[in-house]
Amino acid sequence: MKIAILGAGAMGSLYASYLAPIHDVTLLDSYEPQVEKINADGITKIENDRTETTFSVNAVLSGTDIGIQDLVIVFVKGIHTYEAMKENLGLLGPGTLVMTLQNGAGNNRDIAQFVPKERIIVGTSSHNSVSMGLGRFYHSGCGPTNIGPDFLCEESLRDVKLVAAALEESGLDVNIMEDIQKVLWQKLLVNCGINALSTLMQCKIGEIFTNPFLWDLCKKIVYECVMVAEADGTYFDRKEALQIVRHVCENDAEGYASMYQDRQNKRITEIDRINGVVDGLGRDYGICTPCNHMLVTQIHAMEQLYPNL
Ligand SMILES: NC(=O)C1=CN([C@@H]2O[C@H](COP(=O)(O)OP(=O)(O)OC[C@H]3O[C@@H](n4cnc5c(N)ncnc54)[C@H](OP(=O)(O)O)[C@@H]3O)[C@@H](O)[C@H]2O)C=CC1
Ligand SMILES: CC(C)(CO)C(=O)C(=O)O
Repeated sequence: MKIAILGAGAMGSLYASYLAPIHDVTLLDSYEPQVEKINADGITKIENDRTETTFSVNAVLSGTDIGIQDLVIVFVKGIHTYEAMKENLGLLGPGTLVMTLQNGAGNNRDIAQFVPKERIIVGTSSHNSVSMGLGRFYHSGCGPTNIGPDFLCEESLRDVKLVAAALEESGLDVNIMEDIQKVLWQKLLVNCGINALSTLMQCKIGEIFTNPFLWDLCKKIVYECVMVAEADGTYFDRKEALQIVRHVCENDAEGYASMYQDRQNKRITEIDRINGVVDGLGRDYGICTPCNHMLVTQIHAMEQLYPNL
């Protein structure tokens, strides 16, 4: 399969490391030194046992004409989805599928401005990947990739199965979900509970569970998300929701959340698409979400303080 990955960061590189040995993969990124480094030395994956493996992958600057692809995987931060798609319209032919495994809400809407909904695949990744400098990343946690059609019909389900087979061939563990909404909410409440807290505390993902003060805060954040999810039509038992978040804390214990990596690189975060979405929906449904609201405010304050950090 001809596959283009938008964003050669932590997750784009991780998925490229699985896909490139089997498929025709190109990474597209807006940061020239990253593209040059990948072309010169490949991408190096560091596993939990510290073993390092280097993979050879083609990389080009975003916007370069590499022709029509079978599949485009979007792995830029949510705030860059629209611009990354717009820069790379040349990748899209009448049969091209576009898949987003990004965190937060709204990426499918940005993609739908350029691609018919039936050709968009949405999903979640349970992997954790931490950027370790140009062309290097630490793969701290593994887990399934859950995918489903953005718009369910016979044709879109057939396409999802095709993509699932291509990912599985590369060693990824894939679940196909006809109704992906619950899985998307599940990931949103995980990100709401972990990302902003670990960014503000500058701690590893595992510490959100092992530190009793942080776990207490995390529970309050997640309970607000559960109420908003239910009002939005997706029910979670509170214990079930906490169990899901706890599992991620344990599975990715040694890793760092993508938002914390944004803080380290002084980049604008995805907060408005994560806790900000829950806070906004809470307002729409008349549900108070003070913890999520506070996190949104604190993360924006942190972003404004970057010049002093
Ligand atoms: N890291 C993780 O463990 C996980 C992350 N995710 C989600 O995956 C997505 C990607 O995250 P992650 O890999 O951590 O992010 P990174 O910031 O590591 O990677 C994103 C890359 O995209 C590049 N980029 C920005 N704009 C463009 C553009 N217009 N065209 C092409 N490339 C562009 C960035 O360059 P520059 O740095 O110059 O902006 C950066 O290299 C996010 O939605 C995140 O929430 C999901 C699960 C786990
Ligand atoms: C679940 C978690 C925290 C782990 O990778 C994540 O999705 C992220 O870092 O954004």
